[in-house]
Amino acid sequence: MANHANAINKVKILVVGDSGVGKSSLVHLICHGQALSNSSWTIGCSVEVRVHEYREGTPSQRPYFVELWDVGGSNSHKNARHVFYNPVHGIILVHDLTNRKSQLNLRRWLSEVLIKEGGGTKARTPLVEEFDAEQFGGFAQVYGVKKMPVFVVGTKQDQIAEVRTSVRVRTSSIADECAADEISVNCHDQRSLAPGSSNAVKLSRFFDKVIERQQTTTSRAEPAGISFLERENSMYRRNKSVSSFIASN
Ligand SMILES: Nc1nc2c(ncn2[C@@H]2O[C@H](COP(=O)(O)OP(=O)(O)OP(=O)(O)O)[C@@H](O)[C@H]2O)c(=O)[nH]1
Ligand SMILES: [Mg+2]
Repeated sequence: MANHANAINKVKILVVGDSGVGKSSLVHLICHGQALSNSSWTIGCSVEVRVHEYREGTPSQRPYFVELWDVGGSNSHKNARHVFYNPVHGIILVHDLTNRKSQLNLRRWLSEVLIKEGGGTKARTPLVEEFDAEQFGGFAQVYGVKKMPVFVVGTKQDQIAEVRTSVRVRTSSIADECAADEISVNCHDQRSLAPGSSNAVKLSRFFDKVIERQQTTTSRAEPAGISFLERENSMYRRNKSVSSFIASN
C-alpha cells in the first residue's frame, strides 16, 4: 500500500491484564527504555507511543507509530473499558509470574477484547467476570475468526527462581493457542528489553506482525496514515517519549 511521503502510519495495540501485574511499568519500559520509578493505579486508559522501524534492515523499512493503550485492570472500571477496544490491531496480554491467577485470567481478558472489538452486534455481551466461552462458540472459535496478533508478557521475573520461570513460560497455554510469542521480564530492569536481546527481537517481530495485519484489514473509516500536522494533536504532545525515542535513534 503506497503512503504519502510525509505521513507516518500508526497502529493501536491494547495492553491488558489484571490490576497490579505491571502493565504501566511494562509500557513505560517499552516506550522510554527505562524503568518507571513510581507507578499508581491506571484510571481508565493511558496511551504511550513508540516509534517502531517496520521491517528494519530491509528495503521496505519505514517508521510506524505504535500506540500502546494501557488499560487499567481494576474491576471498578469493567463496565466502561470496552470503549477503548475498537479499533485494535494487536493485543499484549500481561501477567505476573508470581501470581498464577493473573495468568489464568488472560483468557478472559482476550475474550473480552475480541468480543468487544467486534462492536455492534455483541454490544450487550457480558463483561469478563460473566464471560462464557461456550455462549460464543468457544474461545478457540472466537480467536480463530479474529486472528488478532497476540503477545504474552510475564512480569516480575526478578521475584521468582530461574527454574520456575522456564516452567511457566512453557506452560502458558494461551500463548500456545494463539501461536503467540511470550517473554518474561523484570520491568524494573531496562536490560529486560535491551536492544538486540531476544526479548527485544520478539517484541519487534510482534510489532511487525501487527502492522502487517493492519495493512490487510485497514477499515475505510480509519485512514492508515496520519500527517505530521495531525501528529501535533494532544495525544502525541503529552507523550514526550516520541521525540526522545526519535532522538535516541
Ligand atoms: N519486582 C517487580 N515489581 C514490578 C514489576 N513490574 C511491576 N512491578 C510493580 O508492581 C506494581 C504494579 O505495577 P503497575 O505497572 O502499576 O501495574 P498495572 O498492571 O499497570 O496496574 P493497574 O494500572 O491497576 O491495572 C508496582 O509497584 C510496580 O513497581 C517487575 O517486573 N518486578
Ligand atoms: Mg497501570
